[in-house]
Amino acid sequence: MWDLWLERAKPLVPVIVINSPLEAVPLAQALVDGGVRLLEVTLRTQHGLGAIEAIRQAVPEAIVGVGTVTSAQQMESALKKGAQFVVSPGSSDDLFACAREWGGPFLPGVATASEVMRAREAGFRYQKFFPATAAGGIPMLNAFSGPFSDVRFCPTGGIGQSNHHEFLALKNVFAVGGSWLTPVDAVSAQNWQAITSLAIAG
Ligand SMILES: O=C(O)C(=O)C[C@H](O)[C@H](O)COP(=O)(O)O
Repeated sequence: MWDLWLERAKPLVPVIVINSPLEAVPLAQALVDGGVRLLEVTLRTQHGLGAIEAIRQAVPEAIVGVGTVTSAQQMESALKKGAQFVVSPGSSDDLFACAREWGGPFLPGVATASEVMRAREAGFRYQKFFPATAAGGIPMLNAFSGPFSDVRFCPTGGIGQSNHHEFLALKNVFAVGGSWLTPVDAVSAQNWQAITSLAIAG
C-alpha cells in the first residue's frame, strides 16, 4: 500500500496534533496543497478521532492515518472513523493481532534490533523507527540495513527541515515523519499559507 500511495504523495508524514476541531480541515487542505498527502492525525488530544472523520469527508486528496495508537481499542475507534493507516510509537501483541485482523497498513514503532525482529515476525515489514534521532539516527538505520534488508522504515522523532533529506536518502527509508511541518504557532495563528509553504519546501 505504501508504494502505491508514494507514487502520488511526498514521502513525508506530518505528525498532527489537533488542539481545536476547527483546525483539522484547513490544516489538512494546506498540507495537501503543498503536496503532502499522508497525514498522521495523533490521538494525543480528544479531537483526534473527530479530525480523522472530518478530514476524510472534506479533503478527499488526503490519505488519513491515525497516530499515537497504543491500544487495540484506539485502533478500532480510529478505523471506524475512516483511518486509512495506523501508526504506533511502539509495538505490542495486542496491536499486532488487531492490525492483522484488519489487514490494512500498520506501522509498529521499533527502536531496537529485537523489536524490528518481533514486528517482522508478526508480519510487518514497514515499521516506524521511533524516536529516530535519540535511538541512533542514520547510523542505526544503516546498521539495520544489513540484517534486515527486507524491512523499510519511517523514522520519526527529532527529524526536521534541516535533516529529513539525509534520512530519505537511505535505501531502507520509505518516508520520514515529524511535527516540523505543522508548527504550533502557525497552526494556532491559522497561517495556512505558511503550512503550505513548509509542505512545498519538504
Ligand atoms: O505521538 C506519536 O504518535 C509519536 O509516536 C511520536 C511522534 O511521532 C513524534 O513525537 C514526533 O516527533 P517530532 O517530530 O520530534 O516532534
